[in-house]
Amino acid sequence: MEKLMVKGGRPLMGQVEISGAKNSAVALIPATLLADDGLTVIENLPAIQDVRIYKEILEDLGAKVEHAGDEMTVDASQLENVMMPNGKVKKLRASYYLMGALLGRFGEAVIGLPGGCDLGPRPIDQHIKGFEALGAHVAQEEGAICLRAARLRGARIYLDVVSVGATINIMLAAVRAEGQTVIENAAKEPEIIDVATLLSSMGARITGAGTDVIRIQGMPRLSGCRHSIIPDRIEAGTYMIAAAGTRGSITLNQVIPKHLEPVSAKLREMGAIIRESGESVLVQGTDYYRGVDVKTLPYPGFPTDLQQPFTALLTGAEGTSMVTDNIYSSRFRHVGELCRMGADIRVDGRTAVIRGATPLYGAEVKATDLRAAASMVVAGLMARGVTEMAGVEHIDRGYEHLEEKLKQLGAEVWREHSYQRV
Ligand SMILES: CC(=O)N[C@H]1[C@@H](OP(=O)(O)OP(=O)(O)OC[C@H]2O[C@@H](n3ccc(=O)[nH]c3=O)[C@H](O)[C@@H]2O)O[C@H](CO)[C@@H](O)[C@@H]1O
Ligand SMILES: C=C(OP(=O)(O)O)C(=O)O
Repeated sequence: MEKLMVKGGRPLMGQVEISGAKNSAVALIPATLLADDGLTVIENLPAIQDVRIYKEILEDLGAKVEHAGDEMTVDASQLENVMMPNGKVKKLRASYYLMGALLGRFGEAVIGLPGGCDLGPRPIDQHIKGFEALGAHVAQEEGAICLRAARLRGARIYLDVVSVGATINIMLAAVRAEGQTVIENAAKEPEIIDVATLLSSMGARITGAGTDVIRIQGMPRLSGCRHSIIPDRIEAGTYMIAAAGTRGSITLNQVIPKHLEPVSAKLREMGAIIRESGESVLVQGTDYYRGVDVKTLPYPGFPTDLQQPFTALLTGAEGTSMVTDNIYSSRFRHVGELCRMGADIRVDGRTAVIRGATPLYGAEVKATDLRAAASMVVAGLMARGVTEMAGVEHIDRGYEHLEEKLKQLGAEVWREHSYQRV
């Protein structure tokens, strides 16, 4: 078993380059399947497991893929509509985008229900509602979603819940539907704009991405293009939180400061110093933090994906902090592990109540999802002693070169393999 070891107590200092966004990458890669001709080149791809799995899925579908460094080139001209009820699609959440992309390209698809972080119920009813409105017949058979449409026709679709995945998935199918599709109550995350930008470069006509009404004019054909992925605001936010937690001072490069505002605002409210300049953000920790309340909301609210690392940071703040996750009902599996490290946190429904400041100390912990792992890394960096974290594979799904980046900032982190007796 592999473990991530974190020796805490050192302030993070220096500069860190932020990678391309995971949640954009895993939507842009399946979007390349919509190009009937030409090559689609995606730049600034993060080196993460979700991207590697997606590359394999594309190859299984008959696309020609070259992946070198942070660039992927996809030739989807010879694509085949392979059924994927099981296997790799179960390894990541974003495999649900194959439904929209293949429905758009072929008018039919069979895709297994997605995997991804276990955060409580994660239904896809809004995706299905959207596909049905576009004219698809959708059935669930033995854990797979079967979609078929004789013709896809543009429609007006009102999302009952603001969903990143449903908004993007409907866009993917709608770019190949006849006529206009209007998505109302659409999600506004920057990753949605990124996908709309790629699709527009491929020849689609999309307006309103980034607002809650998106209009898509379907096109009979789309072609390859070149696109560079936006910076990962969640990776950036994690380093900001870690810098504040260790009372360090770091500059994040290659970021869009506007995307980081929800976390910058909360860090400032606690007492940290944040300075923005062009594509960089400086985060400077201070000696005293006051507790704050955090409520996760769809963008531009505080992102649920930073709730877990932020909870770790709040153990170092004076007074009582309340962290409410309005997106996922049970995204608190990190809390028990933080308590092992000395935190005083009680979970009451959707809210974690954190009493601080409590000193943290290194312990053996286990991550059960990606951002739970990030919260334990933050806690480990803040703690006295060595933290041994199992569940490293979760980190690898979403953080490019985490140890290298942290080491460059002066942290002591390394991996260890232990062999279990049988
Ligand atoms: C690959 C990817 O981009 N993952 C992100 C995406 O996940 P994902 O796309 O799965 O999240 P959604 O935005 O769809 O989910 C938001 C909320 O809507 C609910 N819902 C969603 C769809 C649906 O059909 N029915 C429904 O009820 C979900 O259970 C959740 O409570 O956005 C989440 C919210 O910002 C992030 O935490 C994930 O990192
Ligand atoms: C929840 C997340 O990922 P996914 O939706 O891919 O499981 C995340 O990135 O925090």
